[in-house]
Amino acid sequence: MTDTYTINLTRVGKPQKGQKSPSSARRIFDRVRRQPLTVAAFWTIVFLAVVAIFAPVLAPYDPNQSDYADLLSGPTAAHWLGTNDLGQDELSRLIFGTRVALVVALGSVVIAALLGVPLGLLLGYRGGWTDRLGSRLVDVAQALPGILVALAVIAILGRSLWTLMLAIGLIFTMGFARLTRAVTLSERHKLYVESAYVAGMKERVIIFRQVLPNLIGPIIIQAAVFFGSAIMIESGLSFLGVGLDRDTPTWGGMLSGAVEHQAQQPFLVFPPGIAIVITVLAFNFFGDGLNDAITGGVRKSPRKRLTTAELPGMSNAPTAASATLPGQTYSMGAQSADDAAPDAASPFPQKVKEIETPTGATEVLPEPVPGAVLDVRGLSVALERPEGDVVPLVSGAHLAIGQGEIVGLLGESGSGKSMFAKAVMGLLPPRTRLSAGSILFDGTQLAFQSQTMLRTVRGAGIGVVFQDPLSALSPVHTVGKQLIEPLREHKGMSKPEARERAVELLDRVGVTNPRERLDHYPHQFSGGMAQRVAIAMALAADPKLLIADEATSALDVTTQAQVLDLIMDLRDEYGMGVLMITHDLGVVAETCDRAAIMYAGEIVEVGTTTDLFHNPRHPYTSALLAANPASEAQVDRLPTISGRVPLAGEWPKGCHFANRCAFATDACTSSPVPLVDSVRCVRVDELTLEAVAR
Ligand SMILES: Nc1ncnc2c1ncn2[C@@H]1O[C@H](COP(=O)(O)OP(=O)(O)OP(=O)(O)O)[C@@H](O)[C@H]1O
Repeated sequence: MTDTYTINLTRVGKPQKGQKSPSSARRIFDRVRRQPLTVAAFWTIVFLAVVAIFAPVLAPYDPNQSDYADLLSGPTAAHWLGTNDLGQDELSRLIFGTRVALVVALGSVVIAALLGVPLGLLLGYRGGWTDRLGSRLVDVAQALPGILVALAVIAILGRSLWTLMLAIGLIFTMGFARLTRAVTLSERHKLYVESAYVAGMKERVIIFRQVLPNLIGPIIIQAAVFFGSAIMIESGLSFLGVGLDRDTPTWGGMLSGAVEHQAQQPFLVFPPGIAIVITVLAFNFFGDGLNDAITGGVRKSPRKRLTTAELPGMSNAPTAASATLPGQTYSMGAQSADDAAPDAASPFPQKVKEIETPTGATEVLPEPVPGAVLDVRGLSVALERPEGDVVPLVSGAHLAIGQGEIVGLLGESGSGKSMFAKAVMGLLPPRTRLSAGSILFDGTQLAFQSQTMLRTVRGAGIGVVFQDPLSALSPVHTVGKQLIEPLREHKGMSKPEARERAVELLDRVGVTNPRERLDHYPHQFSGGMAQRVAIAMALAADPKLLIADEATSALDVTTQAQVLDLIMDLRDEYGMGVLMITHDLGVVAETCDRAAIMYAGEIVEVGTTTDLFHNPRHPYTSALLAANPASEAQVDRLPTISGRVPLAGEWPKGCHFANRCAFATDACTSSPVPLVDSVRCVRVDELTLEAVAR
């Protein structure tokens, strides 16, 4: 269909999220009020609606009543807008025509939205081949001339109000589908969708209850624009004589009659012509104004982290690395393990004791850890590049977390920490996949399982807290709704029970006035409070494992310390294992029992926090500690680690850290280095590495 309509998606993308929140609605209302054209358009639409509703009262005559003594008259005292060739009152027909125009436009836009929005949601959310195939079909349908589609529908189904609405609705369906798909594509990358995924919500629930409410803004704007276009198309079809029959007063029909008798009564073209122009302009101006008002708002960005609080053995500054690291971004892979792992379809069989990692190191697999909440062995993640080559992002990582244990995963940006966590959660982004490994969660194998199975396990046993709580919570739902839904889904609680439990959870995480706060939206919480809410959500499932992914990086020092304290308290109370992903040595020092140091896709050292801080064995661990400005070592100039983490696909053949390591020899670069006795360094026994931070 050739009719194309554009809305500024990039600008619409963010602010429409606040649509339902009272303050955002107020902001939008204030902006609309400052646009005189939009206000005028709004009142015109209100006027048209009033005319349509009260047509029988307002019209001076029955629109089909003929006065054969007064044919084709111009404006007179009896007929203010004259009469047509049958002596029918033009004003009355114009008034009733308003009703037909609005009803047909409303019906067709509703039909188009009902068909197009779910289609766009499905394509945008599913992605992959569903999207590719579906989008091509949508493009083909959109390329068909709309008026021909409408004529074909009318020819097949006959002329009636419903047929007309369906015919026009089909023209706009693909417009809605394209818009919804585009916005969904960007929405599905948001953390609140990922949080819902981890909370184990069903795809249908996420699409319609989480994603859809965030699309309401652009859909309303699009509907307003389509409304005007629908009126124009309806008038066009009636003008051509293929719309409604002549007994039904329509503006297009009036225009058609007026053109026929233009020579006798030229005035007749003006009333329907002006009505069409004014109505179409009103809807277009209103849609544009609404778009501008909504897109004028900017969502609050996550707060910049300040410095770390005073931590054991450290002063109050953050690590050099963490101070400059960007916030993490996530995207959600819609692929299931079935389509994600074509060449490595299962975890290691029990009898396998040794593996070859993607980097070529022959590695002895650690024995499964009995009673561990999470036991990851030989986990590898690969990226399939568009050019067709496959590069490893994580290579042969082993990590176990016991009940009630907090284990840090520490490393510079790009080292693979998030990929590791996403692989555990089964949420790898598109084009990345688990290529090898075993992920035992509470004794259940998660590697290479279907998304359905993963959803059940995740929702019931794994909680996740992300860096930016305001992105991790849906902006259009109250926190109560977001807490209550997983409780009902996973715990089978009734609504009142779930509400009570939600109050308890908010109370437990330190949200004051929890009962009232249930009805508040995320933006009404401060960063620290929102993170507490996110923790409460993670706790809703009574998780055995909590993944805290940079959970305190966006918070100020005091709040950071409070949230860390809360996590530690909850660990004690719930006995859950915690995977604490961080750049921050201070966070590890304060909270973690053990930590794994990650570098360029590999875990290079694992140990107790005390051992790592006091007796680092890998040169990278040592260098990280030395580069920590919070270290107590009195130096004039802070040592830095020169160079940068090699990008995926550019890892050196031997030790990944060799080109930045002060101790590297030929032995380090000649062949891949396996993890032996918890350290990945060929010279570990020779080197006596000093702990810089104590
Ligand atoms: N969606 C993605 N698609 C492809 N490659 C990715 C994607 N996300 C990350 N990578 C790559 O995977 C590697 C590991 O990234 P990852 O995000 O896991 O690092 P990280 O240690 O968590 O870093 P940060 O602390 O900055 O989040 C990097 O080389 C990165 O470029």
